[in-house]
Amino acid sequence: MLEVDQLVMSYGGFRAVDNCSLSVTEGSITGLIGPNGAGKTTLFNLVAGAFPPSSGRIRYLGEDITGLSTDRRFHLGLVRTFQIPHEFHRLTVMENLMMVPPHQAGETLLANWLTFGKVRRNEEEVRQRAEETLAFLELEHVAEERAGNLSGGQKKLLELGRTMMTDARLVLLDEPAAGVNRTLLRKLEEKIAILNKERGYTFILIEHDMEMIEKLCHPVICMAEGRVLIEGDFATVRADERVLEAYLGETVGAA
Ligand SMILES: Nc1ncnc2c1ncn2[C@@H]1O[C@H](COP(=O)(O)OP(=O)(O)OP(=O)(O)O)[C@@H](O)[C@H]1O
Repeated sequence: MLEVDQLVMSYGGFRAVDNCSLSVTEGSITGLIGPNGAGKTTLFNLVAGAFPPSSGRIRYLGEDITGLSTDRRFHLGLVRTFQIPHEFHRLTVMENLMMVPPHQAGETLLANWLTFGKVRRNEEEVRQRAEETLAFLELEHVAEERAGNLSGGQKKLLELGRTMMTDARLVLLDEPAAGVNRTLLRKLEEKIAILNKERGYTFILIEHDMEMIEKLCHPVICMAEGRVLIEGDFATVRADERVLEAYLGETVGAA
C-alpha cells in the first residue's frame, strides 16, 4: 500500500531520515518503534506531506505521491490523525466531529465555518455519521461536552473519531497511548483493532508503549538514526541485539 524508497530528510547538515526504505501492506497495523530521535515523526511528516523530502520517493496505492500536497494525499485516504486544534476546545464533541474539514491542511476556525456552510447541505448525513462514530467510540455521554474538558484518553478517542468522519484508508497514528489512562488505553486498542479488522483501515502506529505495540502490531519496524534497523514480529524485533543496542545507547545518552 505504501512504499518509502531511500527517503532522506536533512535539517541543515543533519540527516533526521537517512536513506530510509520500508513498505506497508494493506490491511496491516504496522508498528514503528525506535529510540528518541530515531526519525519516526519526521518520517510521518514526510509520508503525510507536511514537507518534502531532501531526496527519495514515496509511493501510495501504486502512485508516486512524493510531490503531492497534504490535501491531495488526504483525498486519497492517507490521513494523519487530527489533533484537536486549540480553538476547537470550546466546541462540543459533536461539533468537533461534524466540522471535520475536507482538507486537513490549514485547519482554521474560519476555514471550518466556511466548510460548515457546505456541510449543512447534507447535514443529516453528516450528523448520522457523527452519531455512529460517537456510538462506536462509546462517547455518546460526552457528545455535548466541550472538547477541552475531555480527559487525555477521551481526546485521543475523539481524534480517532474525527478520522472516521473521513474516507480514510491509511491512518498514521503518532503516539496514541501518550497521556492515556490504562482503562481508556484498552478501549483505544480495541477500537483500533476493530477499525482494522472490520472496516479495513490500515494503520501505521508510532508508539513507545511496548504493550500496545505487542498487542496490536504486525509487523513491527524498528528505526534508529534515520533508517530501518529491522522489521519482523514483535518477539523477533524485541530480541534483536541491534535493537537492544539502539535503546541502550539512548539510555546511556540520557544518563
Ligand atoms: N525541525 C527540526 N529542526 C532540526 N532538527 C530536527 C527538527 N525536527 C526533528 N529534528 C531532529 O531530527 C531527529 C529525529 O527527530 P524525530 O522527532 O523525527 O524523532 P522521533 O523518532 O520521532 O523521536 P521521538 O520518539 O522522541 O518523538 C532528532 O535528532 C531531532 O532533534
